[in-house]
Amino acid sequence: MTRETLHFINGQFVGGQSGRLFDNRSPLDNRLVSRVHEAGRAEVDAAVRAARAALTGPWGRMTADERAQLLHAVADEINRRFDEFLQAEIADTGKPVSLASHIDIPRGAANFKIFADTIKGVATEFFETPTPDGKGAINYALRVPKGVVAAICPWNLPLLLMTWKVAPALACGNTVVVKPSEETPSTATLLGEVMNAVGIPPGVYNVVHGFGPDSAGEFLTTHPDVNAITFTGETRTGAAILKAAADGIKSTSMELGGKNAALVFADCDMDQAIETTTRSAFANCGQVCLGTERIYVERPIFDEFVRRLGEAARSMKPGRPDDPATKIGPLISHEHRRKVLSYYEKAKAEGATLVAGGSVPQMPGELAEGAWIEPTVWTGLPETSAVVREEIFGPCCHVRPFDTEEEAIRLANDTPYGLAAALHTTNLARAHRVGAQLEVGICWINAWFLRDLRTPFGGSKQSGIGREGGVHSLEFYTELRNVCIKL
Ligand SMILES: NC(=O)C1=CN([C@@H]2O[C@H](COP(=O)(O)OP(=O)(O)OC[C@H]3O[C@@H](n4cnc5c(N)ncnc54)[C@H](O)[C@@H]3O)[C@@H](O)[C@H]2O)C=CC1
Ligand SMILES: O=C(O)/C=C/C=C(\O)C(=O)O
Repeated sequence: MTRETLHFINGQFVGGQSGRLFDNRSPLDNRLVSRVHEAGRAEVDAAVRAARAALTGPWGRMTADERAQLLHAVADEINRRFDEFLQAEIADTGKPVSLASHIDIPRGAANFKIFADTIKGVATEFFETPTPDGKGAINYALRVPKGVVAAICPWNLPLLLMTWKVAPALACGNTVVVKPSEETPSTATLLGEVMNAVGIPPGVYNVVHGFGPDSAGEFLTTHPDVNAITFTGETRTGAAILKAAADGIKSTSMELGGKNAALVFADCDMDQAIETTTRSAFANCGQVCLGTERIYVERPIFDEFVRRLGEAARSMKPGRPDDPATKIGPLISHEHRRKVLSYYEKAKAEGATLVAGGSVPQMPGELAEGAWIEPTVWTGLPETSAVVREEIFGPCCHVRPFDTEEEAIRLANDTPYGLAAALHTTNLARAHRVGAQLEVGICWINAWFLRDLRTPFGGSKQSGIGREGGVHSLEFYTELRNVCIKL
């Protein structure tokens, strides 16, 4: 029998009043994973009401230490049910076990631990204030939760990016309503079971399923009783949500798209640069907002770099998630593959030199129905090409030579986006000098996706507003309330 994916509202798994369901299909072979209940205004309203009520229930009376203990229990329970989370994530996304078991699920648990620990160590500001009578006053600032937080989540790293929002929101004492991507509803729903098992009070964590416009996403972001919205996804969607938030004067945190550059200098460790760039361009089938889609290589090593990156791309074997030989999974959906392939067509039409890939691989048996695509490397396109300027979000990159450091910096910064960059050089002075001039939220030197969860994370320019991570998340998920006591 086909499984149904339900909403999780006020501690209970419930269907929708509208009776509308949509298909959740595996991108591996297009088989039906589950039928998902779509939330209308009534379910979103019920979820927001439950979240609002929970703020003044047992959850609202807990100390930060008590909340932290519960969040540690959530992390432990995710780890105990690791395989269920892994299978749910793989069913929705088709990503290789090697990837999901090293990144997606462990980070899902780690996100709860880091924010549980962060919240316990937060100091508050305090001022002694002179007054005319000489007795003075003291001022101190309390950090209070913002209230009901709406978390609008993407499909590329579903558990990882959802818990990156939920964990700090809960650590700070808020309640949440999560809207997972319509492509990946499973792990957010499974997390509801974990919340109940460890004793998170009903209404603190809620999940509603559906789409964006005229569906759960829009109903949630326009809901008058939502206090804050955290979003990860495409820049255009971020703009639509910002407009909705403006009407309700809601605070927002926006983690948006990127068109990230890698700069490879002739003095780099070539083996390391190839290994790292292969990951940054092709990991998760290129569906990482931090991924590299533009590579600039210093001219003396350009030919060797292109040849070796092409070999690496061709060696990325697609296949079943549990096959240890599998190096790359499918794209998230056929619709997304149509988008990525339209860029493959544009590159061809504009006369790019195809170094590797460029089309759809032949897959055996039922895998032929999946959203597979070849990792692709191009050279020879002008910087004005849509392929070089727009976020593709697929396993592809364009490589171009440069001659001077200044030119490399100019090329890297010539984009409306500003999320991440990677520099490859063994010259420490150059790494500092160039790294400081790149207009991005995060710059890796001889690395990529090396994450310390205490550091500020977010984008500049059209890649986002705000920073999350460690104490920076607390800035978004709490409000400062000043108390002034006349002595
Ligand atoms: N992390 C990132 O930077 C990501 C970027 N993308 C980019 O976005 C493109 C489109 O993928 P989508 O999943 O459609 O991304 P999206 O940005 O449209 O959707 C992300 C989330 O926002 C919701 N949403 C969409 N429109 C909304 C609205 N008006 N109000 C409230 N919620 C809304 C969606 O249902 C989903 O949960 C991809 O091809 C890729 O280029 C997609 C996912 C993640
Ligand atoms: O928080 C992280 O470590 C990863 C973030 C990745 C994204 O935000 C993304 O791919 O959208």
